[in-house]
Amino acid sequence: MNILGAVLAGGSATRFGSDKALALLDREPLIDHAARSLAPYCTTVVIVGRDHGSVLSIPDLPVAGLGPLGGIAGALAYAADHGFDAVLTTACDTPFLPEAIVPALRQAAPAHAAEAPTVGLWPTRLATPLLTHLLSDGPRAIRRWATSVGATPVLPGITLSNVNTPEDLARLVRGQ
Ligand SMILES: Nc1nc2c(ncn2[C@@H]2O[C@H](COP(=O)(O)OP(=O)(O)OP(=O)(O)O)[C@@H](O)[C@H]2O)c(=O)[nH]1
Repeated sequence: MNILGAVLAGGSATRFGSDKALALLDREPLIDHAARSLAPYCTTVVIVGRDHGSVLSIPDLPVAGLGPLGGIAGALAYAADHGFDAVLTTACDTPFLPEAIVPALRQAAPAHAAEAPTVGLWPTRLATPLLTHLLSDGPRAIRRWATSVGATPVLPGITLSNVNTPEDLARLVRGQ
């Protein structure tokens, strides 16, 4: 399967208080950890919703600032235009993926991590005008859209390393 990896990175990090995508864990920005976590499963990895060095960046759809689903819509449109079968998404504040998650997503696709819908495997056929149209009314929750397209929440109870606050990052640094 030709999979596009997409790191959703257009958030404002209000709770973190500074640019959390660039916050360091083991001397490396969180966004680089996230991109690396996708790489083994993907032909290409892109960043959605911001520029990041030499990594290919693509825009949200239909416009920036509509939340993570706008990033998924942008990634799906790019995947459709470039012949990918599916998009594997994660968040720039999720530096690692548990080993079991991608096999579970592949088996159930369309599917997302039950605990974090930003981590999902979305077949390219979901790149419909309907999604863009839905978003043209403003931000929409990923979970509601995921349910409407028949996505399966996988591995309930598996916690993802999600950084929302400086305290979350401090816990990860301590290895907790
Ligand atoms: N591409 C894209 N990604 C987004 C957008 N909004 C949030 N994200 C990403 O989605 C993931 C989860 O975002 P949240 O933690 O809910 O939001 P946040 O803006 O990063 O942080 P808060 O302001 O504290 O809620 C993060 O990786 C964000 O960068 C958006 O509008 N576009």
